[in-house]
Amino acid sequence: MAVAPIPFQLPNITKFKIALCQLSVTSDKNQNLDRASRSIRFSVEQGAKLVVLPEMWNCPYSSDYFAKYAEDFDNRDASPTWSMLSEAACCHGITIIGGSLPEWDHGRLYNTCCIFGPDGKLKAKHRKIHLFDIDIPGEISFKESDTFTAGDQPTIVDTEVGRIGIGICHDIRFPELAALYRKRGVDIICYPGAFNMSTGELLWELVQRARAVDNQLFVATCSPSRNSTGSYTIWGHSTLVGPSGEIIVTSGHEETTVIAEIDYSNIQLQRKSLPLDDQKREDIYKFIDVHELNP
Ligand SMILES: NC(=O)CC(=O)C(=O)O
Repeated sequence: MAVAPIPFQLPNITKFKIALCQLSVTSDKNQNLDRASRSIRFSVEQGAKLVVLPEMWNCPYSSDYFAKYAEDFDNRDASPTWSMLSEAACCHGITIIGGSLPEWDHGRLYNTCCIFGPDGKLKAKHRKIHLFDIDIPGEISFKESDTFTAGDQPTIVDTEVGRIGIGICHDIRFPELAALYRKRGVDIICYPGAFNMSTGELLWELVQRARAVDNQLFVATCSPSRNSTGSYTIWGHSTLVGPSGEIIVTSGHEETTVIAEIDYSNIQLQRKSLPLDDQKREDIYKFIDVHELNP
């Protein structure tokens, strides 16, 4: 039997500012931490209550670097990135979606997003579920599964700024994950990401708007800025999309901090004018069998 979606409830906070920190990432980890810390401070000065960082921002997006830059989050004293994020969240009293970082756990590497609350405590951890393996001859070949182990849990976290679902980059291509979040009452899905020059132009904006409009919720993405040196050239264009698929704000490919206002009453409005939940025909979808369609 299909599980009924949780009806939309306006969170305590309806309007707030979100910041997308599109950071330039170098091979100098300390410099990356410093840049992130300054961008978070700037976001707070602009009034942001929710700050999102990019996929792989303390480490270049390259299989040669992931293991070298990885940190063990259970050993906090040896995890400068963890400490910086936790302190920043606590000292500014904000929620931080900590982009993604290479994480060591019992000899395995994960592509992991840590979410910190305004008390500086870890609220949740999302390990990238769908690893990015791609091979377009003559264009790009990249295999995350050579180095990373895939996560096996969706991540929904209740924060001061609403119920947030987390995905990391390639996770955005899988509508089932976003639909699950929608069913569980998520207000905004945050996807730290790092699309590249082969996938970015055609797909980056398209998939964000698709996830937002299908599920009538907010979608926020945050990418590193474009690097022109490494073998993997980042697309950039961090974006916030609203519940009717409209782009609220987007950036270019350069380093920048994007600030925008989120108004959750737009979810209510959109779902009232187009009540997709009431119109869904789960009774029909569940009876359609591949053999019936292709005898
Ligand atoms: N980092 C990624 O998962 C990249 C990706 O999905 C892409 O299309 O590029």
